[in-house]
Amino acid sequence: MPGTEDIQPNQPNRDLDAQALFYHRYPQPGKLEIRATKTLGNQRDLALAYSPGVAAPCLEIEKDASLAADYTGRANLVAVVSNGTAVLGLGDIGPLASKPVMEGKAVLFKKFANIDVFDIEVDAREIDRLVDVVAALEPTFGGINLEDIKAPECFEVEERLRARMGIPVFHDDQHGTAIIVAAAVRNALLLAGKAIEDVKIVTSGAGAAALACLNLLVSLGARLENITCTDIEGVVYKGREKRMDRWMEVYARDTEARTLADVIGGADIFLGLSAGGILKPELLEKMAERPLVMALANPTPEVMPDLARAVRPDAMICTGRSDFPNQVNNVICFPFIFRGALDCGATSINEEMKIAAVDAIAELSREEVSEVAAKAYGSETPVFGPDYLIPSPFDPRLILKIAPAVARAAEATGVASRPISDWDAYLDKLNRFVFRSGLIMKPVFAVARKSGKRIIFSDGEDERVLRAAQVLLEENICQPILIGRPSVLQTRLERFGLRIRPGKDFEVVNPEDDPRYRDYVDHYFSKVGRLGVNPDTARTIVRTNTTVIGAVSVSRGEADGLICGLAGRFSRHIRDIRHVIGATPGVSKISALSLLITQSGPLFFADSYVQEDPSAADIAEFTQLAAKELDRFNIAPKVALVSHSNFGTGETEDAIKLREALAIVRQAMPNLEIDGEMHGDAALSEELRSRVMPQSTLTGVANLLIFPTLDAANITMNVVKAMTDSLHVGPILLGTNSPAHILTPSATSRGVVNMTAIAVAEAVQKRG
Ligand SMILES: NC(=O)C1=CN([C@@H]2O[C@H](COP(=O)(O)OP(=O)(O)OC[C@H]3O[C@@H](n4cnc5c(N)ncnc54)[C@H](OP(=O)(O)O)[C@@H]3O)[C@@H](O)[C@H]2O)C=CC1
Ligand SMILES: CC(=O)C(=O)O
Ligand SMILES: [Mg+2]
Repeated sequence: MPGTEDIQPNQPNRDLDAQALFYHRYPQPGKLEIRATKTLGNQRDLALAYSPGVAAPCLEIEKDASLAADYTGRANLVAVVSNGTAVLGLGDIGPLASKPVMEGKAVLFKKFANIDVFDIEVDAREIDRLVDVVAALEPTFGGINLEDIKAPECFEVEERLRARMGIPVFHDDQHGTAIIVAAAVRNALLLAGKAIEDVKIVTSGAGAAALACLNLLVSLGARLENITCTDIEGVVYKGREKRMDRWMEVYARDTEARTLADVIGGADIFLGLSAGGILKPELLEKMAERPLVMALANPTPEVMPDLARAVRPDAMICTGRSDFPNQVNNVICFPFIFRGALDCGATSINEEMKIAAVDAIAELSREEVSEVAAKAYGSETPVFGPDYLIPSPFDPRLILKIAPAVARAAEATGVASRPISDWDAYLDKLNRFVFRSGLIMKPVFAVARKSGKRIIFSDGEDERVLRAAQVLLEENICQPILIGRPSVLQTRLERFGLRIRPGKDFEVVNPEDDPRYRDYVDHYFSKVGRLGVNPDTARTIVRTNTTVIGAVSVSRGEADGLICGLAGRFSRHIRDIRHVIGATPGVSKISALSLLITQSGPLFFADSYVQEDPSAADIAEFTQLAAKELDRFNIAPKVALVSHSNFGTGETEDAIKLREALAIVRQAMPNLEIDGEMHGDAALSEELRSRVMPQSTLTGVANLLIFPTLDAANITMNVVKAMTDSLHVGPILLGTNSPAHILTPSATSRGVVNMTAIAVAEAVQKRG
């Protein structure tokens, strides 16, 4: 995090600047490109996408304008429009120079809410011209986000466009900023024990952002007589003539005070939406107890947080930047408020929708922090308090809370032209966007939920397990049993701001002191006494190896499944699972299946973790187990045995092994759709298969790839994962006598939840 020695007002941070220039220039200029969502691979596609086929949707839309939402991308397309007259705190730098900011807003819309954006920089300073240009764009867009247009022109531009256009028009610097400021104010006042009706507010800036923030704070209870605005001319007072307009006039005070220094005494809130470095730290000394200092000018705040903190250790400090705590920036609002508005076809964004967004953001900050948000804040896990008044923009819960709240408010106030008919499906869709694992994991969670199964976690003290345990309890997926020292569990839960408590909400197995210790040693020794382990070693292992403790617990029937592996080597965990839990009767070897959730669908790989060089019989065995495992995800298996050889083009041992495995599987499961050996690309392309191996019985795209060796499977899986930015679920151990899974050390808490749900679903299937 930079300190003031790195970044001073008006002194550019040259290192960051150089990196930013490189970032914008390479590997291709700018931050955006347009991608087609439909294939255009042949003459037929051309006839559909373009002439003559395209005439059909045109004529449908001509008859019924609302069908544009069905046949074009309009309903998910927003224009980010600027004339470049108030670009961040850089001022009137013009429309062309504003383009990097507008491209940036487009990226944020896409990243945080999957909304497509065209950035539109307009060379139009005059209100009439700007309004005419934007109003004429209505056929293209589902919404208009006005950006960085200076006050007072921005007020009239927005007012007139809202009156003329039948789609949401939202000046982000006004309302996006006001919503997030209001949420931060609400939470800060809660911490300071102050009421909004009583607090004294002083602004630096009386432009677009500052006035909109004040308007919203007033509608939430702030009193006009408690508010003083200052700008480049000083205090906004009654009778002032220079640089006044009717929007500022609302806040003009009957006062003799003329400067910020004259009015900041006793202020509870400093709201800076003006320019970098204009607040002298010593002025903060005059503010009231536990003040809220919002230095929101970008890129350089009105006062750097460390300077402010040095003068006022009791202050709650916010900036607009991502490199300090409490980033009060409209990015926490605009993607999500538009998501909700577009999803219900809102014709405008009204006050009720804005208040719904304020409530959702403010409440979210007071809930425990998600793992993703914790990461966005660095190594410290934020807990609601002075340094965590509002969520990080990376908090995935923002879209889940704000968008539905906004859509509901739109419907309640009659501005939704396409009201959401199935709320469960809508929430599911948002969830899927956030957690790409959502859709495919759904059947697994459905089986797991409310089954009451007990799952034991070897890495109970790990933060990811603690976070997962809370989710598992909240979502009623299992009864977690955590192996760990109770005092450590308690301390960590408190540090991470989690609600669940050991002994009360979940059972604990304390490896240092558990009354069952002797029984566990006896049980373990009965399993490994003939595998080179003597009684003394067995005692030490049961005291120190939490995977063994978990496995013994499962083997004794005290837990229904085991989750381990966040620390230590895979080979050691699998050894312990083999020794204590063992393979299902009738299965000769345990194996592993990996699932990648790619943009184009799920793809399974076997054996990606366990058997180094399986025989044909081994491959046939894990192919059948894997194919049955796909049932758990409601996926009909299409199996390809993949090789360097395509139907006999190679005669290596591995190719022959796959051919033999195919014969065994076909005999055992005659109805399974399976073929091979074949190239990886042939497995994934029916078109290619039909050309080079027309006799193949496999149809469509294979979803389960079977490899001849561990290396081939694991290397391919990891390369595909990295190249397609896919989500890995697994490894899913196949053929264990009771559910047991070994997580990879890089697993997230979401990964822990997913693997636990799989273990629970397996336990339900095995034991009912
Ligand atoms: N964190 C966030 O989410 C957001 C931050 N901002 C930041 O707020 C600032 C203002 O943006 P916006 O309202 O859109 O722009 P406007 O141009 O509409 O308003 C700027 C205001 O700041 C005043 N001002 C400018 N320089 C000074 C100064 N040296 N001392 C005192 N007042 C000054 C202007 O006064 P005058 O008109 O008399 O020149 C005007 O009142 C920018 O720095 C911007 O980056 C804006 C939106 C969101
Ligand atoms: C954040 C933003 O919109 C601004 O600084 O203008
Ligand atoms: Mg802006």
